[in-house]
Amino acid sequence: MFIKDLLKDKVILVTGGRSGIGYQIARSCLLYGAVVYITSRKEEKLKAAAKKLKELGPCYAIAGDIRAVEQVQNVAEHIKALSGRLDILVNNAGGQFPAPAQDISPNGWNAVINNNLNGTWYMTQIMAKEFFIPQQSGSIINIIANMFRGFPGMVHTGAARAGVDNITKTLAVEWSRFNIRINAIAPGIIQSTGLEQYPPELLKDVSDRIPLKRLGTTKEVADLAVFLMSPMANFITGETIYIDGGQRLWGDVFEF
Ligand SMILES: CCCCCCC/C=C/C(=O)SCCNC(=O)CCNC(=O)[C@H](O)C(C)(C)COP(=O)(O)OP(=O)(O)OC[C@H]1O[C@@H](n2cnc3c(N)ncnc32)[C@H](O)[C@@H]1OP(=O)(O)O
Ligand SMILES: NC(=O)C1=CN([C@@H]2O[C@H](COP(=O)(O)OP(=O)(O)OC[C@H]3O[C@@H](n4cnc5c(N)ncnc54)[C@H](OP(=O)(O)O)[C@@H]3O)[C@@H](O)[C@H]2O)C=CC1
Repeated sequence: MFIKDLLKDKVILVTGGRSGIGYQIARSCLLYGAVVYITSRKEEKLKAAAKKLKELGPCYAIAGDIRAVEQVQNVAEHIKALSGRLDILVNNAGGQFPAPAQDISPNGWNAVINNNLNGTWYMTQIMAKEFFIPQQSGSIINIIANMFRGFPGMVHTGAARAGVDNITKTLAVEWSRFNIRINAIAPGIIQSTGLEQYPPELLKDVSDRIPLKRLGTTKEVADLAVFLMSPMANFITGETIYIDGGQRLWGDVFEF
């Protein structure tokens, strides 16, 4: 798709890189010549993913929960010790559960806000302070979700992702003085491991609600991430790109 050495020797951290979209982004980064770190909570699964990815290039696993500041700091310290720098951060880790808004417990609300808003923020701020600001250069990509028309059935994640969308715009301006670019990708419905938690009856016929009449692929999201982190996007910052087959613009919003 792109030239072979597009990301040669770039040091890249992909959160949630052990599965689905994050795994495919890590894979693509390696194919284009980068040194890749992946992080997630489940250490065994994370290590297994890194072992497979290592066949393509230098890939390291550092277990951690993005919701725990000290664990995020630990990820930064490991990267510093091994590579001495970080060029690109992909905030992909996240998730939620479908539930009617009136039934979400305070704990359930906080779990999703912590995962998708606070966790992304801790990662962003710590990696910027440890690497991007001192280096006077960096690129951040936030994977959010299609909440263009709200997110009926998942109000907690809609609120959290809207927060990250605004962080993206705010920091694009505030951190431009440090030569940091920050963009977001808002996937629609992507065929990936993440969909396994949704009831099959909900996923049935879902393609018909998408103008392009199919789900997206993890490869399509990864290609967009590679473009945004590459020099081809050097003048793009503060942007959220929807990759949803046109879903945000047409038809019913799915509802649980
Ligand atoms: C038509 C199809 C539509 C598809 C739309 C697709 C759009 C988006 C797709 C994706 O994002 S795919 C990727 C999804 N991947 C994941 O979601 C995986 C990660 N998810 C999680 O880890 C959880 O969802 C989580 C909530 C963030 C887990 O957090 P935590 O480990 O802290 O949870 P717990 O300690 O178990 O529970 C905390 C709290 O949350 C309540 N809760 C958790 N799961 C559910 C649930 N399924 N239903 C209702 N409530 C849930 C749990 O009960 C706890 O609250 P209390 O009971 O203590 O009050
Ligand atoms: N697939 C889709 O249709 C869509 C996905 N998205 C978003 O894209 C991202 C990737 O989704 P997808 O690949 O499909 O789903 P997955 O469930 O496969 O990926 C989620 C990844 O995040 C990691 N993760 C979750 N919570 C944490 C945490 N607190 N700390 C560290 N790592 C964590 C998980 O690993 P571990 O369990 O080991 O921690 C896992 O590797 C998610 O943010 C998702 O919400 C958005 C819109 C649509």
